Parts: sequence; structure tokens; C-alpha cells
Amino acid sequence: MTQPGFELQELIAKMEQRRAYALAGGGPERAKKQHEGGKLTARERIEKLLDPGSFLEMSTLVQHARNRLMDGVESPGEGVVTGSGTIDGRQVFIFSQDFTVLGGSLGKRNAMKVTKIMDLAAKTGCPVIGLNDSAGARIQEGVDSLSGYGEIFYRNSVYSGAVPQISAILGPCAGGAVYSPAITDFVLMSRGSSYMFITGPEVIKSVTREEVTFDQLGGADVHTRKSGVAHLAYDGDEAVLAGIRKLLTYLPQNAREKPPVRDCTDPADRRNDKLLSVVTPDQRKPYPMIDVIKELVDDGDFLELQPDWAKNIIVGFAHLNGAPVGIVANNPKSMGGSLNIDASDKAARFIRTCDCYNIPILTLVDVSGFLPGVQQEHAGIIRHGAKMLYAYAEATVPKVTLIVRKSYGGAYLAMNSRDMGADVVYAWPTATVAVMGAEGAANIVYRKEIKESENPAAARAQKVAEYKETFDNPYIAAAKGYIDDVIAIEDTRRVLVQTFEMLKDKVEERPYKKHGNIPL
Ligand SMILES: CC(=O)SCCNC(=O)CCNC(=O)[C@H](O)C(C)(C)COP(=O)(O)OP(=O)(O)OC[C@H]1O[C@@H](n2cnc3c(N)ncnc32)[C@H](O)[C@@H]1OP(=O)(O)O
Repeated sequence: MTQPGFELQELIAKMEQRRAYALAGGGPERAKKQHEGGKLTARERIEKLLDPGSFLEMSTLVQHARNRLMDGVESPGEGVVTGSGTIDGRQVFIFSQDFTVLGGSLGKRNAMKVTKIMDLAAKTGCPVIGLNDSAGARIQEGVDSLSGYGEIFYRNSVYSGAVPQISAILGPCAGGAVYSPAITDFVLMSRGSSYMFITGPEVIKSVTREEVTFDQLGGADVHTRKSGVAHLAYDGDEAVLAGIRKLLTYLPQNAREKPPVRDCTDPADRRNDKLLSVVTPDQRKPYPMIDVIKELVDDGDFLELQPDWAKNIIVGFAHLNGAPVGIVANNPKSMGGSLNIDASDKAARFIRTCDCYNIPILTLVDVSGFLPGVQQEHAGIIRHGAKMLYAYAEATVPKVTLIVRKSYGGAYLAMNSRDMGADVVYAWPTATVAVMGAEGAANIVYRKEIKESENPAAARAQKVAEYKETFDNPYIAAAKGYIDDVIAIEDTRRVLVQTFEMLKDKVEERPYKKHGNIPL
């Protein structure tokens, strides 16, 4: 007769054997190949991302859905590692595609593992992090694998704005697979070892005869400089994972919560005398807006998103006296800070991201207008610029606008003026608010007088000077109540900290609707 203890040991041994089989993934040879390609394995990534020892794995023993083509094929762990854990003590859900198992390809059961943790994240109100490294739809599973993608995309969309979703691209992400990261809130890529594209170089060559490498087509630099698909690029997996940890410090767990406030040692009333030598009243003289931002926020620490795409607008996260804030700022160093199609898309998306996750918005304005040009008009600047107006008006988080220098025309409205829903608008003494700059305005308003004058050039100069004297300042707008106060430049940090503190419990309701219809 079998000893009861022995029977239990057998059961335990069987469990350990199954578990070890799954944990080994595609085996040491494929793991070695992964390392040789400058990449970590799926499990190493999880270990580096989460707080030590916090990973609770799910669905470890799942196997592929059998079909004729998959006979005799092994898929330990089914090509993806899933579960939950903590980052800085806060719970997150994670899936990490395992390229060592069938190239991390996505079949029905692989997708089931992913959707399981997405559902748990939504039910428990926690962020979802996807570490992508996959050859795409599992060819042998045909339409079942397409269905698997559908189930993931559906949840990416339904949970959008409910819980933060962050995608890291750490290897291939091709074909329809790209649409999962594309729907999520943030996309981070590793340089040199990751790429995203709809159709690969081979197909492109056969259809259009264009010859291009994987990296030239969809590498990290392409998506952070040209397409705007990705928000941040890093050198290597570890840097991407550190980037995710940093990003989470600005985000709440879900849309019902506020983002975490941290201890702040940078004095709330620190004077900003440095700024007196950064921004000059000369409208034609550009200055680094990024220096203005860094001077105002806690410890000069600003996480800029999409820093190399649509450089004429700056967006990113910082803390003000320990509380996260989203910043949107014109960049006079690029295209004179004017707004174009890409800048409008970049800003609108960021504003909506802040609003989803209860992050107050600070807008720093130095804008000459929307970029003139046939290309911009024909490409739909009206439709794209409208997104910014819509996004600001739609946002119910605290919104503070500071006019640093120029604020002209339609762009004055697109940069969150009082009428567009700013809760408080400040201006520096260097600010000018008008329909257009003095040169253009004088030419139109005094055209007849200038033309009929004996010396048109002198008459024009005089009228420009008169116009500047009368209109190129913030005081007319302040007198009409469009600006709440003109503040001392060196006192700005204190004023902003106090203003956001005043607004922190702001509640703003909107009329009933299914959802708004933002122009896309
Ligand atoms: C909706 C959509 O996703 S459509 C897109 C469908 N996907 C594709 O067309 C990509 C097909 N795959 C590829 O082109 C290549 O595998 C690449 C470029 C992604 C990676 O190339 P490499 O790094 O050289 O890896 P390699 O080709 O050896 O693939 C690794 C393993 O994954 C397997 N694999 C790769 N792609 C798939 C796939 N789509 N389905 C099933 N298995 C796959 C390979 O057979 C290989 O298996 P093995 O380790 O047992 O030999």
C-alpha cells in the first residue's frame, strides 16, 4: 500500500515539474539568442520592472489551443508571462510576451492570458503594463489568433481612460499587433532592438519597390521623431523599464483616484530670479521654454513626452509642491512656437490623457498663431487645430494658463484662454494679447493712412509704435477680466503652487451624453 506522504510528494513533484516546464519558456538556447540581440527575456523584464519578490503569476500552465497544424508543437507558458505585482508599492498588472516561445506569437490561449489580467486590472482599478516582443499573429492558429487580437483591442479601447495602460515595445511589433499599443496611453520603445510597422520591408518592397530596413521603417527613432506613434525612446530594455516606473509616479491607479502626491523639499515659494534673464520682451528673440518649465517645477524635474516630434509644442509631466501636473507649452525655438497639425494632435492627446487621469494642466503660452501655408490648410489644420480647442474645453481638471509672451489670434483660444475653460489665467508683464502682432495689425488698420502719407515707411513705423504702445501688453485683457492677474516673473512658482492648491478639489459637471464627438 502507498504511504500517504509519498503520494503527496508525487503530486508535489508533478506540480513542480509542470511549473518548471512553463518557467523555462523556450529554453536556454533561445534565451541566449535573446541576450545576444541586446534584449532581456520576458521574465527578466518582469523582475527588473516590479518591486523585488512582488510578482504573482497567473495562468502559468496554459497551453496552446490544439489544432492540426499545432500537433507536436510545444508552447511552455504559451508565449506570454502574465500576472500582477507592485511598483513602488502600488499594484499593477503586467503581460510580458515571451519571444523564446514560438516567437511570442499570439494565439487564442495567449490572448486569453492577456485579457484575463486586463479584466482583473479593470475590476481592481490598476494600471496595465504590456511588454511587447512578438512575431505577431500565430500563423498556425489562423483566424483564432486574429480573434485573440480583437479581444485585446476591444479591452484596450473599453478600459481606455478607466485605468492607465502603458506599452513598452522591446522587440518586433508588426502587422495588426501594433494596434494594441497604439490604443494605450503611452508607448515607450527601445532603440535598436524594437520596431513597429503595419507591413514589413519585404511586403513594401514587393508593392512599392521601396527598400528600407526594419529600423528605418519602424524603429524607435522613427516613431519618436517622424510618426509621433511613440512617446519615449531609450537605449536598452532596462532604461525602458526604468522609464515605466518613472511614468507611473505621475499617474493615479485609475480614473476615480487622484495622482499620488509625494514629499517635496523644493520650497513652494522659491523665487525664480533666473527667469528674468531667460525671457526678454523682444518678441523676435527666442528662448528655451524648457528652461522656464524646469525653473518653475519641483527640483527642475520634467518628464517631457515626445520631445523630438512636433517640437513647436512641449508636453510632459512634472510636480508642483509634490503634486503631479501636466504641462503644455509653446516652444518659441521651433517654428516660432506656432501651432501646426502635429503640434495640435500632440497637445490634444496629452490634454485628454491628463483629463482622464485627474492630472491638473498648466499651459504656458507664447504663440504667434497657427502656422500659415497651403500644405497645412490642405492637410486639414482646421480639423486638427479644432482638437486642441475641444480637448481643453472638454477637460474638467484644474486648468491654469500663464501667458509668457505672445498670445495671438485663434491660437490664443487654442492655448486655453479664459473663455475656453481655464480656471485661472495669469500673464507676465512681458505678455501681449491681441488678434495679431503689431506689424500686421498696423498694416491692415492704417493701410489707407500709410499709403496716402508722404513717407509711407515712416508712417508705418509710427503706427506700429502706436499700436505696440496701446495694445502690446497684458493690461487691456486684464482690465476686461480675461486675465486674472499680471504677476511678477520671479514670484511665479509661489503663485502657481498656491493656485493649484486652491483648485485641487475642483468639481466641474458636463451635460449628459454618451461621449463627445471630438474632431479626429
Ligand atoms: C495581425 C498580425 O499580427 S499580422 C503579422 C503576422 N506576423 C508576421 O508576419 C511575422 C512573421 N515572423 C517574422 O517575420 C520573423 O519571425 C520576425 C521578423 C518577427 C523575427 O525574426 P527572427 O528574430 O529571425 O526570429 P524567427 O523567424 O527565427 O522566429 C522565432 C521563432 O518564432 C516562430 N515564429 C515567428 N513568427 C511566427 C508567427 N507569426 N507564428 C508562429 N510562429 C512564429 C519561428 O518559427 C521561430 O520558431 P523556432 O524558434 O521554433 O524556430
